[in-house]
Amino acid sequence: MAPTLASATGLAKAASISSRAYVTFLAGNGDYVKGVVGLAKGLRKVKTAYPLVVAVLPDVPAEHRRILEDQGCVVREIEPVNPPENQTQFAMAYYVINYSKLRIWEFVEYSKMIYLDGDIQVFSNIDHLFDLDDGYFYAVMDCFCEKTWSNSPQYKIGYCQQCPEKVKWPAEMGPAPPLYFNAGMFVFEPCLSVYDDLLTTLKITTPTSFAEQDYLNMFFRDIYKPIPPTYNLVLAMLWRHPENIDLQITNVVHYCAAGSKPWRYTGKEENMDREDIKMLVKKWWDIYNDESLDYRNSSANGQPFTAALSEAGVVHHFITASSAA
Ligand SMILES: O=c1ccn([C@@H]2O[C@H](COP(=O)(O)OP(=O)(O)O)[C@@H](O)[C@H]2O)c(=O)[nH]1
Ligand SMILES: OC[C@H]1O[C@H](O[C@@H]2[C@@H](O)[C@H](O)[C@@H](O)[C@H](O)[C@@H]2O)[C@H](O)[C@@H](O)[C@H]1O
Ligand SMILES: [Mn+2]
Repeated sequence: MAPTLASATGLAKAASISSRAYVTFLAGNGDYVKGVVGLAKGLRKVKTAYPLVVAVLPDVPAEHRRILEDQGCVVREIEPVNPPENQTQFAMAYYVINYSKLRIWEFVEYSKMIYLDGDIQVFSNIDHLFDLDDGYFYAVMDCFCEKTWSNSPQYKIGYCQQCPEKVKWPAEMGPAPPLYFNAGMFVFEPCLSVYDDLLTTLKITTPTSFAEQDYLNMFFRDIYKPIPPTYNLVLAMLWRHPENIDLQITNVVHYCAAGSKPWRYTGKEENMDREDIKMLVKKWWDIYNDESLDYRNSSANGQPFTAALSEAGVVHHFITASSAA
């Protein structure tokens, strides 16, 4: 029977809705896979309508890929992206692998994606961010006060964009730096021409301390739109700029402060004995250990991240890599 107009409209709408997904990045055979499992379960807990794609480097073992597929993730292998030969001292030596994140611009079967680091947890539904206007790059502003920034001119003069009035940017140093985002979470549109431009421009760009984060800030500077810190709580904000943070309305937590990765947490590093940090680490573990959130137990009976989308009677199924095989 030919679909009625309503169901055809529903199909079109569901089709456009279905070309949205969350995406994260996994490298190596270490314990970051726990971060991604936690993220997958957290997204399921908040009942997102969209799947989680995991871009994995070739060094991610088959066992870890199976664990992620068993959690309903769509696992996509990507090739590494290396910056040009350089003498750069990255803020963290391992940051060099983070350039591989750039491969996600190639995922053009999706019209809009939200990238989340594997050390992020989503504690309330943020699907509405997919409805932000196209044509911009949305992310949360970072903070320059941690010693990871000690080589930067901002840090040396005590300037931070989170409190630009506290230590003003001196006129003799030229214009204040443009707004700078944390690249652990952003809303973007995959696009092959942008992807080609990203990789071509990278070849002639000297790497700097924060690797792909610096590069993305330079590349998307003209279309970057800040979104509130409730969408990516960079943990250092809790002790650096508590006046800018309200944990009660925080949707997304980014465990990027030194010693804060929940799956490695010991509480021994600076600031890690704070009550709010202990609470946030416990919240992460509560989700990670909650078997009712496992894909195999999810009430969505086989839907990786969503109860079937029923739109005008249209039920839209997301095909995971395993079921597509
Ligand atoms: O060994 C690693 C290091 C990093 N990552 C991925 O790269 C992201 C960025 O690294 P990280 O979050 O450690 O940087 P931070 O936000 O702490 O600066 C991680 O969240 C992971 O998704 C990974 O999978 N394996
Ligand atoms: O490869 C560079 C990384 O740079 C960023 O992490 C930093 C940044 O947030 C600093 O402001 C903090 O001081 C620091 O702790 C933290 O590690 C991104 O979170 C990560 O995804 C990735 O892009
Ligand atoms: Mn991170």
